[in-house]
Amino acid sequence: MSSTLSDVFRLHPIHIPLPSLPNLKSLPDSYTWTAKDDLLFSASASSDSHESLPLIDLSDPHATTLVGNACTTWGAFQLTNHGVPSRLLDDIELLTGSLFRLPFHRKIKAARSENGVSGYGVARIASFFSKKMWSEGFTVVGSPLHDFRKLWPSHHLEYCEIIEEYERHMQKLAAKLMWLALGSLGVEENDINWAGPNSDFQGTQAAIQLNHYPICPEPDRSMGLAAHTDSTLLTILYQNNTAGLQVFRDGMGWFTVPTVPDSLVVNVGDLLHILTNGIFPSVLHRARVNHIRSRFSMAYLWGPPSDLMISPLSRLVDPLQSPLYPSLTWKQYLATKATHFNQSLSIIRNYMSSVQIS
Ligand SMILES: C=C1C[C@]23C[C@@]1(O)CC[C@H]2[C@@]12CCC[C@@](C)(C(=O)O1)[C@H]2[C@@H]3C(=O)O
Ligand SMILES: O=C(O)CCC(=O)C(=O)O
Ligand SMILES: [Fe+2]
Repeated sequence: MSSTLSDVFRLHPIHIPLPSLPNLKSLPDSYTWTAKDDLLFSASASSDSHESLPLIDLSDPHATTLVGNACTTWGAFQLTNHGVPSRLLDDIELLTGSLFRLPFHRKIKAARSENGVSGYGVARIASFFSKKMWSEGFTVVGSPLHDFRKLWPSHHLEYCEIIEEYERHMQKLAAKLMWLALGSLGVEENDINWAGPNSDFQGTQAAIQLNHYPICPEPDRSMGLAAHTDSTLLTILYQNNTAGLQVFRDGMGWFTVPTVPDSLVVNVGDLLHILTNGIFPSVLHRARVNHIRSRFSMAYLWGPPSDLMISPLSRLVDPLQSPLYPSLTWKQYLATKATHFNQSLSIIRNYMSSVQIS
């Protein structure tokens, strides 16, 4: 599994400088963002908006409808009563804190290589922006054993166990959410043959992205993680008790996602947008920083087997129309994203209409 997702980046090497977060009282120009660097930089939702990201209790008898509505309108929601043990959320947060608190010379022992996927570094999207982001990250794809041994020579096994347990719970939750979300559209288990004999999506793949946003001297002029959609089916995010995640609603602007103890944020990713033939939007989101407390987030980025062809579900395509998107694999989509970033969906959609015209 790890080799296949990593293959994508072997073919798309990018040079991203490692984080060098300055310990300063004011923000250097290289970290100062304006609307020139990101068109939506200042598009905050009006403070009198009565809308907020849906908060869904997974044990609610109407969970299917609630999840379906949230995916159709926001492309995201917050989730409680999800069944992931609170102790495990504490453990993954402790692991993340312990990793980023290591001195820089230790962290770079596990630096992500230019054409690799796992390890320590800035987010891959950094290469699309001229300004630097106020964050550092660590990506886990496949076993973290090799990297963790370099970070914690005597404690790596405990940390590997936490990652494994976290992955197990997240995979199970992702599969459950996938059926709820698609079930709300009338999709049935036999519509997705790659869900496996038990319909539990065994064989799917994932990356875990750990993010750290240190205290920042001028948060209003800086950016923790720039606006992006995830290239996934679903992303499940745990944020510590410091807010910073914002989600975008077209025509409304940015909404800050409040911290709710033990809750998880679920994002629709680009592949679920494709699978639903555009019915669920993939949510544009970003992370802001603050000058009081540092922030950690832990994202589980879930996708299909990387060589499996994904195409809009025929049940969701109007029989009189063509699908909006062509079939493609996760690997192919990640390669498109590595070149075209936030334009990727419109590029493959336009490709589809040009093929239909010719
Ligand atoms: C599976 C993946 C999604 C991701 C690229 C990756 O191969 C591993 C890291 C992921 C991540 C996490 C932070 C935000 C993001 C946009 C990035 O730069 O790296 C996502 C990528 C994605 O969803 O496209
Ligand atoms: O830190 C956050 O809240 C967002 C992280 C994120 O979007 C990601 O890792 O893909
Ligand atoms: Fe994201």
